Amino acid sequence: MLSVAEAQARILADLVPTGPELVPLADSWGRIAATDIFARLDNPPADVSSMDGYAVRAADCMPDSILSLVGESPAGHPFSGQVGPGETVRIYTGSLVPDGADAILIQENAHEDQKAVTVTVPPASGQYIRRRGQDFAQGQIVVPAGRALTARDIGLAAAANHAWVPVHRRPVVAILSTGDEIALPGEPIAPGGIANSNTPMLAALVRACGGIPVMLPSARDTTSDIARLAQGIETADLLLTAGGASVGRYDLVQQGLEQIGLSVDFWKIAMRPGKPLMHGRIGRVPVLGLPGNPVAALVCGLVFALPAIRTLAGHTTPHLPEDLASLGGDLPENDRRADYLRATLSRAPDGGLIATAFSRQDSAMLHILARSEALIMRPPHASPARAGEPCRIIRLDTLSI
Ligand SMILES: Nc1nc2c(c(=O)[nH]1)N[C@H]1C(S)=C(S)[C@@H](COP(=O)(O)OP(=O)(O)OC[C@H]3O[C@@H](n4cnc5c(N)ncnc54)[C@H](O)[C@@H]3O)O[C@H]1N2
Ligand code: MOO
Repeated sequence: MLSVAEAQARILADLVPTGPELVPLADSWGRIAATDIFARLDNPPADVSSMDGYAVRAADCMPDSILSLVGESPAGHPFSGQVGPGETVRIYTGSLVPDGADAILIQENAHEDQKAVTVTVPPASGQYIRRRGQDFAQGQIVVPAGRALTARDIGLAAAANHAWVPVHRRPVVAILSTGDEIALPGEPIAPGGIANSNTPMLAALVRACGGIPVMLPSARDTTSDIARLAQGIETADLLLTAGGASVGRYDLVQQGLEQIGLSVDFWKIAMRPGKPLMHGRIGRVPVLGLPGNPVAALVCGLVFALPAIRTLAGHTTPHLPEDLASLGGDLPENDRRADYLRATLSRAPDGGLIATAFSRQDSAMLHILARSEALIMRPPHASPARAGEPCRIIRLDTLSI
């Protein structure tokens, strides 16, 4: 069985990010920049005042100096003349500093009367002047390719005079749940049936990764139904299946998809939950076969589908970040499968995180999954661990997944 890291590497190996599309800047939150975005101008565009007051020549300003007020430079209406010796121009925050001036005398440090401005506290040369281009210069990269645009990036790109930005097209991810027992949530459920939790849960995961989920109708446990429902998959960027991945007589996802050209890259990995994970391709479309147990489907979704979708979406750092915590309870020795234990988080007196595994780790228990704040990662063959020892975790409380 493959290790988690080998499986991740093979899944990501030949994924190609989607191509670019232009979107209005105001709609670009969370989208991934498809190219470097360059400043189209200097910011500030010229030397400007950072305070309300008077543009002066610092050398003219001593306590009680009297300057002659020769004009005004409101923001957006630059003063066209020069500030000559002994002269000053009224100025405001964001106004262009007129030629000749080299400092701003803030109005709290001056007294104006009948076109005469008396200095009370002189400014230093250069004081309260924001220099042209001190924020960014024309031609400078303001948003690098591969960055998920934040509100701050959008503000920056707007200041750099962009109305449209090139971003990666959202990857289309088809989701196919399988199983005769699966019913649409809200529908009457036949004896032995179960509501389909995987499809809406995986659709939400796809959205959280920046993709567009396409929820296919659930397939019956026959190869022909699985093949029928996955037809047309060539228009998607990724196919996620859930269920039918294991070894039972009715676990037919591979055989069904082989009818429409699936070639399997690997099947089964050393991980709990998630042992029967499958990876392959139908034509150019990558396929991830997730286990049907909903916890296994979601954990494999986080560990494998999330980085795959993020890579397709153009992210340059596709994996979920890992954190360190200390164990809130003892853990037994691990077997050969990497374990992802559902856990709660609390804070130690020193502020550090404490991760405490739930006593029940059944991969069908969605309520525990929904209440989990972290996954404790236990490597294969880990020795028994004591409360207080360090452990690696994936935080779920900071994700909206
Ligand atoms: N003899 C063995 N049996 C099993 C093994 C094994 O190695 N040898 N592996 C186990 C592991 S690990 C997992 S995980 C499951 C995965 O099985 P499948 O992927 O084939 O999933 P199903 O059998 O179709 O379903 C499992 C379970 O999950 C429920 N399910 C399925 N789809 C949904 C859905 N969309 N929404 C809600 N619940 C769903 C299904 O009813 C079953 O209860 O295999 C073990 N068996
Ligand atoms: O390892 Mo299976 O993925 O839950 O029970």
